[in-house]
Amino acid sequence: MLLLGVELQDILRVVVGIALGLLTVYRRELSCNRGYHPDDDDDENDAEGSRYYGSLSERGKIHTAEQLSSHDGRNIHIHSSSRTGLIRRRKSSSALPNMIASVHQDDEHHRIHNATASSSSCNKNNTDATEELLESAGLSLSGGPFLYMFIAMIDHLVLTTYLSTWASVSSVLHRLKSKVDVRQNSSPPPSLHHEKSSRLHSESRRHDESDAIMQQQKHQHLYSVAWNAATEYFTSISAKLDTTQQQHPIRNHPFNNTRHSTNNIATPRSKSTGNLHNLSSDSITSRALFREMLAMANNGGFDVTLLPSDAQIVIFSYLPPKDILSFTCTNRAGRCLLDDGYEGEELSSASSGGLHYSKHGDTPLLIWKALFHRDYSWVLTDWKVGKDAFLKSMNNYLHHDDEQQQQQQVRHFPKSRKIFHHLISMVASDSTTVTTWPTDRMPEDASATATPIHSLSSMKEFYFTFAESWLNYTIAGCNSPNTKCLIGLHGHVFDITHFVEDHPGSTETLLLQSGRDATVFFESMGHSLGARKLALGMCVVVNGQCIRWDAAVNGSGDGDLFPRNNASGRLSHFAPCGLVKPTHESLASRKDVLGFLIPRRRSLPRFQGGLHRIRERLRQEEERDLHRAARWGNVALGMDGMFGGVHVYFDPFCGWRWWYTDREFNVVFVTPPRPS
Ligand code: HEM
Repeated sequence: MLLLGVELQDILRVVVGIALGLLTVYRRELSCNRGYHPDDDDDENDAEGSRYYGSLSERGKIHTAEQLSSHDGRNIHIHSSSRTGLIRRRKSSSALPNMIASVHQDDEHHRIHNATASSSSCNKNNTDATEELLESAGLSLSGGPFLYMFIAMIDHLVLTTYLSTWASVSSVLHRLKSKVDVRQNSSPPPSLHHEKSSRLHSESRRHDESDAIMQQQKHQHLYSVAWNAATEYFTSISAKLDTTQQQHPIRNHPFNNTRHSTNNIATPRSKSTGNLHNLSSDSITSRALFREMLAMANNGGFDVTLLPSDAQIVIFSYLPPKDILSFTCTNRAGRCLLDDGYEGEELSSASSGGLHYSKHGDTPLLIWKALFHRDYSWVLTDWKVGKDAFLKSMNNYLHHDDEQQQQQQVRHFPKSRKIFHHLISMVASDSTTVTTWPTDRMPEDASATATPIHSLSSMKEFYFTFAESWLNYTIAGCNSPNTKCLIGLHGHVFDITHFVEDHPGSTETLLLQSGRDATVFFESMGHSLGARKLALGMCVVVNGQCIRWDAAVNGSGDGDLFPRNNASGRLSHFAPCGLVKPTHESLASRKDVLGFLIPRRRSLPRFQGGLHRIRERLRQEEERDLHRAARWGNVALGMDGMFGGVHVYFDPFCGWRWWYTDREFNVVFVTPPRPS
């Protein structure tokens, strides 16, 4: 070690530094967890007891599970939907090429494989979760400090090794030289000898001094290394905040209808979401605003929580959800203001500096409602497929007659009625929907008495649950080449209606996977770059969370990827944290910007932002429902009764639903029977 120029003292310093760093991260993580797991005892009551509901799809038939199971009691091979989807994102390792030959068999194997694999992937998910969580909180603590520390240590090692080696080599050379000199003048006169020895003595003293100086320099270097590592890390964070270089896609605000052109830099996120580049968080406007607000919250002189409710809603609707979550973590008042599921106790006058942070009424709910309106609601109001899905939900709701379950919901989640009312009235009151909305089907005219049939604990929770489940929810059952055939890939939706027949990998293969997220299957086949380019032209909904913005911006040279051209006249603003309606021109012009929508090469599905807890909950529920659906399909339909298996999806308004394709290729939606 000494040879390498590192002393025990140095090592101790580094170890202490790392330990302190770890402690800091651990403490931040704890505070994050506290921020995101307000009430972990949310026993999920997904609505599984609805009996009957009408399908809005032309081809759709409606049966209750009980009805169907009584039709056919044969005990044949189980079919179940494969474990793909928005909710579970995992690399498939099954032998998919065999799938075409024995579709049902493999589908089931795949499901079972994934079900067993889920526990092993759990650990990884948990690791990702922490990172995800920290990242969501905007803390940028995904190992950043340690990377810098590591680089600094390497730097230190290399430099000190070089210095000490050089020093020892030069001193050895010097001593050799002096010995040679001494030998050459072996019998010098005494005066000369004395002169010589004193010169040697002074030289060796000089050497000792220079050694001491070098030692000192080494120590200083170590300090400067640590200092540089720390400053570099913090500079990188502040650089992120001050980013001013690149163009950001133009963004409109739903409240004031003004366009905000913002500049931006493409900052890759951490490894856990490697493909995800959420530039919205880095946009100057939102970042500056965010910093202002943090300063306000921290200096105590002026508090954003004291602003009028309207102003708060407007302010927060400029921010991406990630920043809002960060703000939630800053202090209790922030959390009180932004987390509508959090029943924060009032702060005492002493701890709040004389101010009473009373409950903020409906403001937190309205803030998340505004965010939902900004990021997601258009798919339910402006997009035909989404509209149909929403109407289907309302039908489910209307035909649900389990009063007990509804009462239970209200008892467990006192705010659920209000949330449901807000959601229904927001979507239903949209002009484009009203025209198609059957008046007799309006759930109690979206009045406040409408009671939800599945858990709606908070609007914030709904926001993130919708973000996770919208894809499988909206395109469920869209697997017909005659009417509509949609497929989900990497978080986006693709209309493959006119392509199915020409698919080189057979029509059946594609039909089997359509109507849901098929990323895992798509990637398992190792599609070529050409296939990925081809898919680009079929994209109908872009998920802003699952785009590589840097590829898009760098490749195209301009930020305005998807100009607003909404048919409804509504603002189709560029919403990097939500869903975007692309135009054919915008997609066609980006055909060569490879990798921004669909990764260039085989890759894991792209994650979108969101709370890990919600994702994990949905994953577990999906797994449970898949098992139940497979068992039910086996008993009720048998192997010949359906094509592909029973698929499940989460309806954000009504809970888990099932569907399958029968042998005549009609889509059948099934109300899951109540668990016994
Ligand atoms: C928009 C979606 C899709 C497009 C545009 C597409 C396009 C293509 C293309 C162009 C090929 C020829 C080989 C290549 O160039 O890679 C191909 C092959 C194939 N595709 Fe797809 N595909 C899509 C989705 C899917 C999905 C979801 C599956 C599900 C399993 C699938 C299964 C296959 C199979 C099995 C092959 C044959 C592979 C082979 O022969 O090696 N495709 N696809």
